[in-house]
Amino acid sequence: MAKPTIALVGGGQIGATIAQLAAQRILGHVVLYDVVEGLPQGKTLDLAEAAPIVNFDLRISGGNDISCIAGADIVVVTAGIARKPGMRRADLIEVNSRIMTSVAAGIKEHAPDAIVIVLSNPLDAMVTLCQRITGFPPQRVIGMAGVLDSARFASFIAWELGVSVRDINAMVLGGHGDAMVPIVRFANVNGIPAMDLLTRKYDGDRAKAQQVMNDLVTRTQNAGGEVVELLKTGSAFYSPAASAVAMVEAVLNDQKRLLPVCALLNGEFGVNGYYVGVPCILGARGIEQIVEFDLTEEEQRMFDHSVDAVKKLVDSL
Ligand SMILES: NC(=O)C1=CN([C@@H]2O[C@H](COP(=O)(O)OP(=O)(O)OC[C@H]3O[C@@H](n4cnc5c(N)ncnc54)[C@H](O)[C@@H]3O)[C@@H](O)[C@H]2O)C=CC1
Ligand SMILES: O=C([O-])CC(=O)C(=O)O
Repeated sequence: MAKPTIALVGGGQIGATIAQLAAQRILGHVVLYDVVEGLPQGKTLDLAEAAPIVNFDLRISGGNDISCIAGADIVVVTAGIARKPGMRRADLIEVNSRIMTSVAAGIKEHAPDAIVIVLSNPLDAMVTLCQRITGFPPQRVIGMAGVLDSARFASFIAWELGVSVRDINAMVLGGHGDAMVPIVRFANVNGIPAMDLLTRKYDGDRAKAQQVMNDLVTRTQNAGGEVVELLKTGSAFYSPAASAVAMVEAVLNDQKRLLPVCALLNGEFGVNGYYVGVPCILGARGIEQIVEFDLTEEEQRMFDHSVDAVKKLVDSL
């Protein structure tokens, strides 16, 4: 059976890492597009030459003309600039809107049936722009942020509790900004509430456990910035690439995974007409269902606050 084609629009840190992960997992043929002359060709030549060692029989190619993505089944967009220390994601909106406007038109023309996963920041605004310009059904234009934010929250909980990250469930909703909403109530270790385990760790002192959890929540909200401050020249890329690949795999293998992704809401969670991170079922048709559940009063207050930040950004487009 023919393998699908994965097109990566943007061949920088994240795009190239996605190419490597996708090839190693033999998810499909890979095509890398970037505006920098020689960069996508050089990176894909290098990657293709690893095939005899890693064992993948795939077509891996790169180009500087967006027509090279023609026929792609799935397109992942990371084109754009990344922030540097002292910047907010929102500061990227002007430059990245211009880039998104051009690449989204190219995707519409050359990959009209593709499912598109957007990573470029500020994420909630860039995925909105991408959907508006392509005019694709919102089920086929999806933002990646919640998978990453949730992985970070899960990592911090695992490190604090001294357990394997594999046993943690954690979910972060809302916009991809400092007001994102880690749902503490759902954080658990193979079903055991993380707060209960934290309380035991601190000898039954629930207030101390709450304070520690609040710190994990704050660290999660600032996790992107924490990496930016350390790297100084750009932002996180290993974990964002791994997150995007999990979404690509869910779509290409029709896995029906329930993942927090950035979806266009139509009344769900009280939001109308904005892209926000919520739990969705991801499968071959893209977002196959937005999964609603009741937020507590406090969660709803935090969610609304996060959505307000998204609205401000999107309304400035
Ligand atoms: N949604 C999320 O959770 C995350 C989003 N990001 C965002 O992802 C984006 C990419 O990050 P990195 O890969 O680290 O940046 P990078 O700077 O390494 O790569 C971006 C690439 O986009 C290319 N590019 C610029 N204009 C283009 C165009 N018109 N067409 C094609 N390619 C173009 C650049 O030449 C560059 O190679 C940034 O906006 C960053 O803020 C980063 C981490 C997580
Ligand atoms: O923080 C940034 O600029 C990149 C990003 O979105 C993240 O790592 O979450």
